[in-house]
Amino acid sequence: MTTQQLFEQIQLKKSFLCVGLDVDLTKIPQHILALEDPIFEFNKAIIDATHDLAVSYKPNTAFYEAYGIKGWISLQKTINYINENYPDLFTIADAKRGDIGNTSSMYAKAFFEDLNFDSVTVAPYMGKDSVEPFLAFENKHTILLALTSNTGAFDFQTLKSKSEKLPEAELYQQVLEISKNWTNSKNLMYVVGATKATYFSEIRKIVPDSFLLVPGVGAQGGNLAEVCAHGMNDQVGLLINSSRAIIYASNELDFADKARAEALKMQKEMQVILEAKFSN
Ligand SMILES: O=c1ccn([C@@H]2O[C@H](COP(=O)(O)O)[C@@H](O)[C@H]2O)c(=O)[nH]1
Repeated sequence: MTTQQLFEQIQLKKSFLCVGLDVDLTKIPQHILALEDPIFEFNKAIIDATHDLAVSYKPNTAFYEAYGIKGWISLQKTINYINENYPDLFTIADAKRGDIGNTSSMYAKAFFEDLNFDSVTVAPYMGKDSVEPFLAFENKHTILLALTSNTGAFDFQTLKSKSEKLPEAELYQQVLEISKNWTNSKNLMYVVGATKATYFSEIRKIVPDSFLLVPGVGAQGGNLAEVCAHGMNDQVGLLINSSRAIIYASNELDFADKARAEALKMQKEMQVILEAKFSN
C-alpha cells in the first residue's frame, strides 16, 4: 500500500486509528480459550468488529513468539485473514528488528514476502546498512523507532551528541535527520510515542511529510488531541495505535462489541479533529 492510498483510506473512514493485536491468553475471554486456535479466533472477532473504524492493525510479534510455533501460525493466519478479507487495511508487524545487512535482508523477506505485511518496525541503533535492506522493498514501509513512548526513551534518545554535523541535536533528532538521506528513504515512517506530545512540533520540522506511528494513547495515557495539534500534516501523517484499551475492553462474551465501542469512541474523536483541520 502506498502512503497516498493510506491517506485515501483515512479520508474515507474518517479515522487514523491503528488497532494493536497484542493477544495475551491470560486476558482473553474463557470461551475463546476452548477453541483450537484461540489467538486467531480472538483476532478475527476483533478485526470483524472494528475494521470499518480503523485503517490499520498492528500485531506486536512478541505476543505471538511467546507461544512458539503455535503463535507464529496464529500470526500468519491473522495477517492472511486481513489481506484476504480487508485488503485496504495497512498492516504493521511490530517486531523491532534490525541487524547486519544480510540478516536484515532475511528479516525483511520474512515480514514483507513470506507474511506479506505492509510494514515492519525497525530499531535504528545499528545504522544505515541495517535499515536499507528493509527500504529496498517497493511499496513496503520501514517504521524506524525515533522517540518511543516509554520512560526509558530518555535514557538515550534525548541525549545530545557531540557530532560535528549536528552538534546540538538529540539522538532521536539525528535518527530522523540522518535517515532522510538513506537510499529509498521515501519508504520510511517513524515511531513517536503519544506520551511525548510536546516533541511533535520539533519532529515535524525535521520530517514534515513522513507518516508517524504513534503508540501510547489508551493504556499508557497519551493524549490524542495534543498529538494531533502538534503532529498532524496535510496528509494527516499520523497512525494512532491503541492496543489494550480496545482489545481488552471486556473479557466476557461481549468482548468484540465492547472493543468496537472503544474503537468507535476514538474514531469519533478523530473525525472531529479531521473535520476541523480539513474543513476549508
Ligand atoms: O514506543 C513504543 C513503541 C511500540 N509500542 C508498542 O505499541 C503497543 C502499545 O500498546 P498499548 O496497549 O496501547 O499500550 C504495544 O505493542 C507496544 O509494544 C509502544 O507502546 N511504544
